[in-house]
Amino acid sequence: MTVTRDTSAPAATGVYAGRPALLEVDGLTVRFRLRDAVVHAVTDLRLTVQPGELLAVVGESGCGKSVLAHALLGLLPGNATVTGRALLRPPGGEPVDLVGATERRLARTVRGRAVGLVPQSPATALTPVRTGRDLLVETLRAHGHHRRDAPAAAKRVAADVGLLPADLDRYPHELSGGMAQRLATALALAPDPPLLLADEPTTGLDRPLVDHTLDLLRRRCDSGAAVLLITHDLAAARRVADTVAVMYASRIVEHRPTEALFAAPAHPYTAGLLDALPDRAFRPVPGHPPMLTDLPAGCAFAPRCGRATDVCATPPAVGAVPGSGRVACHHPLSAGATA
Ligand SMILES: Nc1ncnc2c1ncn2[C@@H]1O[C@H](COP(=O)(O)OP(=O)(O)OP(=O)(O)O)[C@@H](O)[C@H]1O
Ligand code: NI
Repeated sequence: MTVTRDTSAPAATGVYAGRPALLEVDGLTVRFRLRDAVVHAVTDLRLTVQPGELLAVVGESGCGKSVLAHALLGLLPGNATVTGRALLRPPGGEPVDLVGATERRLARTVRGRAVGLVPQSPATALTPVRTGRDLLVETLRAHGHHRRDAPAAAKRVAADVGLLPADLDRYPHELSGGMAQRLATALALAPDPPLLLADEPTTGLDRPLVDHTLDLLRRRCDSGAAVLLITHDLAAARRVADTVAVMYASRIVEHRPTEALFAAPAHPYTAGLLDALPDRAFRPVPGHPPMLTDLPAGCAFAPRCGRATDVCATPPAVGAVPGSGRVACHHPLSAGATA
């Protein structure tokens, strides 16, 4: 298909057109210094999230999804270098560049307030010496709930994620993986953050609870909040996301409205991910992703790509898919075609 050079807003078209973005990420890049190598974890990332939008970030293990979330919250370890910009416009508050902000500002106004995080491994993130109820009540009180109302509010938030009142009396080590996951989601949702980063929030849940959690996130968006949902589950993304960003080897390679992406993927990697679904060809993407310490100069997917030619040894520009988002590929698929 014809792809034109695009420097305008990404997939946010249609209902989102013209509204100021809640989050505007531009050129976000994360490098980790190791003793004898540099990990290219996130590269030149651009995306926007509008109020009310559910953006799913998908891609194979190790492509940089969690590092992206941690970079936005200033949670990366000391060997990380973060560059670029991530402008957050919290409703009723001052805009803040999450990359340039001081630790004090992030701690006081961003983490847990303007931006909630459901961490990928909740069991290790939960304070071991407090029951679920203590943790929830403390979180609610820290965010303005009165001592008298907090216990009832804690029960409500717990019920929202499918926890029983009795579950709240357990300590984190007494919770199953799925229960810890739901408690972490309840803790992130309790302060009602305008933006939620949910990193694999359905891990360890059985199918009905997966759908319950996804629908809960969807409803948050329908009432005006925004969610960045990190998932390897494409069916989940399809069920609830407005837009999908596909990451490959630290970059977003395709960013489109959900319907359009599932109907007609533009990047051969996206087409490969869709072909791997059990209800499609059930054929895994051949080969393995490259080492992030040793990325090729051109398209990182080229060694696994059936459409690659000599030109793929040079980096592909990000182009507009007519009417529906962006793709970074020298040989994007035509609308409706499969790989
Ligand atoms: N502190 C660190 N030091 C060095 N490399 C790191 C560090 N943290 C993460 N990485 C590397 O950054 C890359 C991206 O990791 P990330 O956790 O974001 O992957 P992911 O897409 O979330 O994968 P998964 O689906 O398995 O959770 C990986 O190669 C990982 O090894
Ligand atoms: Ni991760």
